[in-house]
Amino acid sequence: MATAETHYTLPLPSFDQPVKLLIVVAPYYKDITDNMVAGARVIAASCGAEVELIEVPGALEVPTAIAMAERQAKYDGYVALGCVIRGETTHYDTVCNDSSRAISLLGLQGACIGNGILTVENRSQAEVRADPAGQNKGGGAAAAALHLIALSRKWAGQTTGIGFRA
Ligand SMILES: Nc1c(NC[C@H](O)[C@H](O)[C@H](O)CO)[nH]c(=O)[nH]c1=O
Ligand SMILES: CC(=O)[C@@H](O)COP(=O)(O)O
Repeated sequence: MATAETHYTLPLPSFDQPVKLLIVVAPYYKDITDNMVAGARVIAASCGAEVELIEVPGALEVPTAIAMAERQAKYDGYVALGCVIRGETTHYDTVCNDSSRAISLLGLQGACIGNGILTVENRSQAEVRADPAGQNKGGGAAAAALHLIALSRKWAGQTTGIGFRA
């Protein structure tokens, strides 16, 4: 049985320049992803980040939407949210592996992305991970994006305020 505690222990970064986050969510299981969006919004707000949200059909479309948004050069970072629950065929593996691989590749190309796409065996596993009062994976994905934005600015010579040791 999964425990409800979250695993995010890094102090959230603070910013002295505005931050604009885009949440890209695949509401394939909308009740699950709504909880993750809520968790992500709380974390974003705690760092003073402005948030926009777009929806795509499924997890496979999330990285494509992020790549399209990155070409707009409007956002500092992205929160990828979704829920993939194993079905009867191997399609689960394709959806999980291809969405996560594409997101990782976008990150290696410089996009600041927190990946909150759940890949689970059943709905109850998803529920505890999506719950903001549980494992809060949506909040964790937002925190990850914010940390990468802060790191990017730190190394680009912009100050980010406290939250990072020299
Ligand atoms: N089975 C799940 C999917 N499948 C749909 C794909 O993500 C994609 O939208 C489709 O193959 C068309 O390209 N998506 C989820 O987000 N979650 C699932 O459990
Ligand atoms: C996890 C999925 O990809 C979802 O579409 C379930 O598909 P299936 O039951 O056909 O494996």
